[in-house]
Amino acid sequence: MAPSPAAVAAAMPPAADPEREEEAEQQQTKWGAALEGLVVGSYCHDVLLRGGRVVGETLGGAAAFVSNVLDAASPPEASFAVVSKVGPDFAYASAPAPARHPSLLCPAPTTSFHARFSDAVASPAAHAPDRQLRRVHACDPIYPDDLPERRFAYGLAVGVAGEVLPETLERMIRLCRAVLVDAQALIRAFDADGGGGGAAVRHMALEGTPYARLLQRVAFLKASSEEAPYVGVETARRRCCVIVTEGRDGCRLYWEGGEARVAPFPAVQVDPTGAGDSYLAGFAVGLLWGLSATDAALLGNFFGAAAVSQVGVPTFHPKMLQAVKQILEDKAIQRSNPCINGATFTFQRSNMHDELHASLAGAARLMCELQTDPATDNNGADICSAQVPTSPSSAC
Ligand SMILES: Nc1ncnc2c1ncn2[C@@H]1O[C@H](COP(=O)(O)OP(=O)(O)O)[C@@H](O)[C@H]1O
Ligand SMILES: O=P([O-])([O-])O[C@@H]1[C@@H](O)[C@H](O)[C@@H](O)[C@H](O)[C@@H]1O
Repeated sequence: MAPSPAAVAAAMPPAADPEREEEAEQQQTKWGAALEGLVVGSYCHDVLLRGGRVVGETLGGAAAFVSNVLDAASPPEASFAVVSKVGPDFAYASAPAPARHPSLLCPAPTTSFHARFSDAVASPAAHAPDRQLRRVHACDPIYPDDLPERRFAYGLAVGVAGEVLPETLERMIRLCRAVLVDAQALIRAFDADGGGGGAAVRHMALEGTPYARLLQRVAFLKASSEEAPYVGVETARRRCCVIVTEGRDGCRLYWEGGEARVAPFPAVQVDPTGAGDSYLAGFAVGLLWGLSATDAALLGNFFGAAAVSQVGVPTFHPKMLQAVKQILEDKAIQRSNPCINGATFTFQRSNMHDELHASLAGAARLMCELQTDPATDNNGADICSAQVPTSPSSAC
């Protein structure tokens, strides 16, 4: 895929800061060719409630969903390290993601959330708020000194409970060639207990936080449509590429001078938890395979759809993964010089965007079929909404 000159966007992250430019130059050689990533954010316990009743207890935390997708779909030469903190009560140390990428152990209890899903029939709006979150426990923050002392091709800042401190994000920016950030790591505030147990999660304006000044050194900032007003898309897009996810409507990308809408994939939703996290990891996977940002967003949409199809951290069927990897092998691209490890990103869709969507839609259909195959145990009803689940044949 040879993007037209018009399709090649400005250098990312912007090199307006001379100190940063010099630092980047010095470090260029140290990054080398290795495609190692750094995922920063803690695993947590998720309790899913509906109508006052517990309907699920699962491993959670963006780091768990992200690791799951990166492990499944990164190109073979790519690897990553996870910096996460949990307490002695952590219940999922032997689950696949934490077993492969263990956490730092703290005396404080593991971060935990209660997610309350409405008992009303689900809203017809694709991106209406679907849950009320309360943070019940918060483990220790992740400090700059907790990060490994080496360079990474890319970093993912994926906190859920305020654990990625501003100084930790700053250190990530210094260590990583390109940093991708989930807005939920930056704009969550936790209101003291007003009854109901734990602290209600609300959002604050990004501009008023200490993270705002770091945005121009971030490559991509992802926000859900609920979070987008707090991010301030028009201001933020002048500093980095902003991605807004829109639930079952897919997503939009905004960069300085352009924007794109990227179509979704069908899914039978059983639990929306982890869609945004899996989206961000899918997007990173797309960049690792050498896709432009708008094409990589297809991988984001694909893994977002895969996440909502199962309760908790999804298990991907090997046949589905094989199909996705085959598509990426066939279509992608300049792996010897992947965008994520270079100085620039291409934002616009390539001329094979629609073809890539069609191929991935085939893999999404396979996922739906496998999900409803009685031989697999993934054919559950939607535990988090009173909406009658769309039948696989009509959704997929
Ligand atoms: N019901 C769905 N059907 C298909 N894809 C979905 C669905 N819900 C989410 N996704 C995918 O996951 C992405 C992230 O979901 P979204 O709900 O916007 O994020 P969050 O989990 O942060 O609220 C969407 O952009 C979309 O690609
Ligand atoms: O659903 P999503 O927005 O992608 O991400 C979720 C977080 O918002 C939530 O705090 C956490 O408990 C979940 O495990 C998951 O990480």
